Amino acid sequence: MTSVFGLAPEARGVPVVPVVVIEEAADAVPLARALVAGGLPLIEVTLRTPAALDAVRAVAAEVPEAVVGAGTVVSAAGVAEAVGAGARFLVSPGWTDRLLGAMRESGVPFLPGVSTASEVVTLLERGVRDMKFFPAEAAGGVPYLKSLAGPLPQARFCPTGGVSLASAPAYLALPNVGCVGGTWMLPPDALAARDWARIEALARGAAALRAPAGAPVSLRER
Ligand SMILES: O=C(O)C(=O)C[C@H](O)[C@H](O)COP(=O)(O)O
Repeated sequence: MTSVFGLAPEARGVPVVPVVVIEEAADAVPLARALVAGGLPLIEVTLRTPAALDAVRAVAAEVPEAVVGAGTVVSAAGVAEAVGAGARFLVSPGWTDRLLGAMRESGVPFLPGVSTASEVVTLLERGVRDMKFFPAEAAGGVPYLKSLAGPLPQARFCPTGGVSLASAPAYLALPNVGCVGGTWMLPPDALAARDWARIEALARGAAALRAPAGAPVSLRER
């Protein structure tokens, strides 16, 4: 099965997935270029705004160095729209069997969101090992993931939700963490001011975080 954490020769390991909420599709390309220049080629554009699909399309077409994916994918229709726009991976805050089926059929790597041990066990039962842990800080943070690593070492997580530059290293040091996701390198005021230089600098700080203790995030080419 294609996996976000699956190793492949062409894969690019990164410790951090920036989570983008974009209001203006025209900002997507300069924003993606700033993130790539700062060392964050994986970019998750959340399907929360009317501009999101156009943003995915623009980055897919104009920023070949970026690997653009879609976040906040909560329906089968969202899966189809995201992949149609060029999303190369899919992330959801939670999952259902219907959504999981659509993500599987999409042919691109995906991270369904979980926040409890039972959800992890259920996904493992479905043959899925790579998951987003959401909302990471609110759902128990590092101690919770550390506790899951004992009984469920086969599950691999991308903790997202409330993660910061300060808290990311503790997550990345866990054996069951392959990356962290977050918005801290995209402050709303920097986005509003189109301050791409500041975003690039913040991305550079995120990219400099130590590689995860678990296998790094990587993406098979489609
Ligand atoms: O809905 C989704 O699919 C998401 O990806 C939600 C995001 O993970 C969080 O919104 C991250 O936001 P921060 O807490 O600011 O880091």
